[in-house]
Amino acid sequence: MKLLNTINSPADLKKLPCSVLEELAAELRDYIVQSVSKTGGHLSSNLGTVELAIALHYVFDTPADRLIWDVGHQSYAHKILTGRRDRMKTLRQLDGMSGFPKREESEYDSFGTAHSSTSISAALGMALAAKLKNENYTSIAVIGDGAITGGMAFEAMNNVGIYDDIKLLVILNDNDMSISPPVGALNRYFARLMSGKFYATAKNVGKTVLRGPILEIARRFEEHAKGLIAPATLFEEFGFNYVGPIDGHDVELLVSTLKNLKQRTGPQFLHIVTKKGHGYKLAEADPVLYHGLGKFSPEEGIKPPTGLKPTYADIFGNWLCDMAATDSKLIGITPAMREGSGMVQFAKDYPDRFFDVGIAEQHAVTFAAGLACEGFKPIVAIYSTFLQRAYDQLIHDVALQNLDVTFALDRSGLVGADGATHAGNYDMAYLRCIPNMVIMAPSNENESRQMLTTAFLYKGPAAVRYPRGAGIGAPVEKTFDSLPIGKGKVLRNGKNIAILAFGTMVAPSLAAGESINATVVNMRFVKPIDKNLILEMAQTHHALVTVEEGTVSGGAGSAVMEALAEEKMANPVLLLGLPDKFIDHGDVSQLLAIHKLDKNGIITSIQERFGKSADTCSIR
Ligand SMILES: Cc1ncc(C[n+]2csc(CCOP(=O)(O)OP(=O)(O)O)c2C)c(N)n1
Ligand SMILES: CC(=O)[C@@H](O)[C@H](O)COP(=O)(O)O
Ligand SMILES: [Mg+2]
Repeated sequence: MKLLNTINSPADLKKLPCSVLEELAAELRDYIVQSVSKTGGHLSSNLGTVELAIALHYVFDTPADRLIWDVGHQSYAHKILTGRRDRMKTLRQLDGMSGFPKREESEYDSFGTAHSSTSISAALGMALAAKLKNENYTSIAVIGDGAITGGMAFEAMNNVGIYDDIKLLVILNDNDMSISPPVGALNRYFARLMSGKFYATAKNVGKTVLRGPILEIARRFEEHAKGLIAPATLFEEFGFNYVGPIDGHDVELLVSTLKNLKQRTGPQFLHIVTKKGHGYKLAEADPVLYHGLGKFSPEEGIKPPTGLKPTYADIFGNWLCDMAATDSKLIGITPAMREGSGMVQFAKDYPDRFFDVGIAEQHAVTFAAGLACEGFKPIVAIYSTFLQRAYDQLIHDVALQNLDVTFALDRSGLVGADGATHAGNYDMAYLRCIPNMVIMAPSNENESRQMLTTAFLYKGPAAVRYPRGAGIGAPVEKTFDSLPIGKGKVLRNGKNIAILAFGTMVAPSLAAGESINATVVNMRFVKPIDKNLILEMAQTHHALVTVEEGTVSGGAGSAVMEALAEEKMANPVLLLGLPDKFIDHGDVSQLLAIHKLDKNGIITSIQERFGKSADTCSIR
């Protein structure tokens, strides 16, 4: 690492001659592989942006020039070059460095990202701010061929097109991959652009001479060539000056092209072509597997997991295939998360009923609504955090029309290494205020399957919110049992205190209840909440404790409070859940312990509030 070791900031990078940047890229790539192998993280995407990160920091004056990485899962090289090399060993761990750009982490992280397709909007905001402030910095958005399919990117480009005097550069990092292979007409369009060899050659001629007065000639040549041999690209129609496609792994070419673009005013669009996983054979061969991963051996690669409990996504995927076999109206929809959502087998078995709509959550939900109108039974498999994108579609297009759409809400609650941006902490709060919604939270894998069946059979919008990863290891029956809507289940009878637990919090609550002899209820439904059972608990216990893996602000515990208030019940209630703040990355078990949502934490909170002995507690 003789070059990389000398670089602690972009200023150090700028001291190097351009001729050694390729060598630096090799060192940086190796550093990323070694480092991610020890921490886990997003690998394939980061290996594809090494040359780009070097060239950007080499040519532009960051942080004065604003650099935004869309999604941000490809920003490790950028982090390393901007003084965070040593922090890579803490990547995505408790109190460690975030896996995404974060404004509070570094002045070089101009904008926090993680949910896709935001970069062009933010860059346009910054570019117009520069104009308003009379400053001359350039705002740069780096966006992938997956992320650019998101609606926001188009909204932003539509807006960009009306400004011809801003310093804005959009770089399309086209690796012909989303997490899975990319889908849609835009992807086909990129392939056509790439095959327009003559056009690219014409561009390359322009590229080599872009300086001084010759720049103008080159521009004219470019215009002439475009007019003659190729229609304007989509991006030119949007008002950009389009350059490319060029090889995104040729660092010297990137440097010279960026130098040219830096001189220009008006929206610029650079199309670069890269390979996901570039330079690490295993990731190149299987970029999907190496997209996001845990620790691994760089020499041997990822080993197939053995003897692991099935994840909730697996439970969903199995149920989906089983249910699809019994009901030809079932449709499975994913907004670009086929693997994470456990839909690989379903996609293989039922290609005509599987729809990957791209990174397009809003479209996914309204598309499902359309299918439901025509008598199909769509299931939208979506991460809790990404459903936030489609909130109005959920309300206006699905719930308001009481359409029969099932939401398989994965990654609910804490997600661990991805941190605050991806945490599914809000769904109980944001869903339960929507009329017509049914919301369930399973306490184990078998109940998850039962709830999926219940949601699917229910004639209206219903969500099953389940967590990332494996559950408690409950055996799963291959049947299609459904549950009575809005009914909880008493798991143990105790004295004085009734713990009303939701979803993942049932297991630690039960363990806590056994220690302090409290009644424990598996509430099962967040909506409709089991009011009768709540009243019964209030009448037979001094105090109620609600426990949920979600924000306490407006969450399931609040639903219990509302039920009590409606019936004028004045029992003391302790609401346990996640606090009203964003929770950073860390192991889920660490985070649950910190927020007192494990067995001991629940006991401590109850005893702090109600006294040491639950049997004889004095209710304060
Ligand atoms: C709104 C939103 N939906 C889904 C995701 C999950 N996601 C993260 S990266 C990714 C693929 C991005 O593809 P691309 O932009 O081409 O980047 P690449 O991984 O190819 O480098 C997806 C679907 C997300 N981060 N945000
Ligand atoms: C960057 C991004 O949004 C995804 O890659 C996400 O990190 C996947 O999360 P899971 O690992 O939970 O599928
Ligand atoms: Mg891509």
